[in-house]
Amino acid sequence: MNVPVPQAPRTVLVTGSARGIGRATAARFGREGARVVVNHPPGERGFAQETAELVTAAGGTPLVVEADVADPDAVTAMARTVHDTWGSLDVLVNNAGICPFADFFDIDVALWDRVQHVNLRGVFLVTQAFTRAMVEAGRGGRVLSVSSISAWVGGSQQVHYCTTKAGISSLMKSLAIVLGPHGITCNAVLPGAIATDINKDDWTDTAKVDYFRSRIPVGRMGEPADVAGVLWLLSQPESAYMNGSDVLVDGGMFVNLQ
Ligand SMILES: NC(=O)C1=CN([C@@H]2O[C@H](COP(=O)(O)OP(=O)(O)OC[C@H]3O[C@@H](n4cnc5c(N)ncnc54)[C@H](OP(=O)(O)O)[C@@H]3O)[C@@H](O)[C@H]2O)C=CC1
Ligand SMILES: C[C@H](O)[C@@H]1OC(=O)[C@H](O)[C@@H]1O
Repeated sequence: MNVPVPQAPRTVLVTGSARGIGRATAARFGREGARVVVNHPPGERGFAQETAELVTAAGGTPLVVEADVADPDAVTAMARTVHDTWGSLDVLVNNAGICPFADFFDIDVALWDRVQHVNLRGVFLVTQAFTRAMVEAGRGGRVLSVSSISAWVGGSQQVHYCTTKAGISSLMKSLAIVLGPHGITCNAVLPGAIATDINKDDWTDTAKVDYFRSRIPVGRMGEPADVAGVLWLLSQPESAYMNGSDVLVDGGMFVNLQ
């Protein structure tokens, strides 16, 4: 089936877009005049409002919607709000995620479950809630989920986190099969070391930061815009034949063994 070229303005949802990569991605889609749903968890409206202002300044139209992606009822309510306001999505960016660094033996069930529910169940819930309407609309579209280099490697304090990132990549491969016939492609983006709040505490370890930087051939840590740009590229009509792919965005960190 020929994937229809989305007609502007496109409608885009970026989960977890109050800060970091999600904020940069929301602003990047704003630059093309998109209608951008700025999602934030309960209690973060200030940061989300700042993102909305960036989307507007870039030329887009924001809609701020509070929802904990791990909460099925909140996700259902967010879908209702978005569909009532703008109809079905053209692009879904599953970005929301947490990485509370913890030693393996310090990870209790509550922490394991929270990381699984936000990072992996959240992608499942949001994708199911929004692609149902995308299929019915018949316009095709994009599902782009932010996995991680951590899907391919481990982390001594990321035992709970890495498994969710590998799960996201796997989820996109199965959904590529389910949704491909409807012109909706599903791909995972795998950032490396990107300077955001998720790393703020961890990167106080200057030796770790120096090690990371030494592994990155382009000689710098990543910025949120480095990921936002790739997410925008993967949303374009020219990416229509990418389906079920893992797209590494790490400056060469993963391949640099020696
Ligand atoms: N930075 C990096 O080095 C890398 C990041 N990633 C992934 O990129 C994605 C974005 O992370 P990044 O921008 O770095 O981190 P940030 O912590 O800066 O941003 C994450 C955003 O997700 C939001 N969020 C957290 N939990 C929920 C939830 N339950 N429901 C809705 N939103 C939520 C946060 O909200 P709040 O403002 O309330 O905290 C925050 O705005 C994550 O999936 C992460 O795993 C992958 C590889 C590398
Ligand atoms: C949070 C980590 O520092 C960051 O995020 C990832 O997914 C990679 O594991 C990076 O180390």
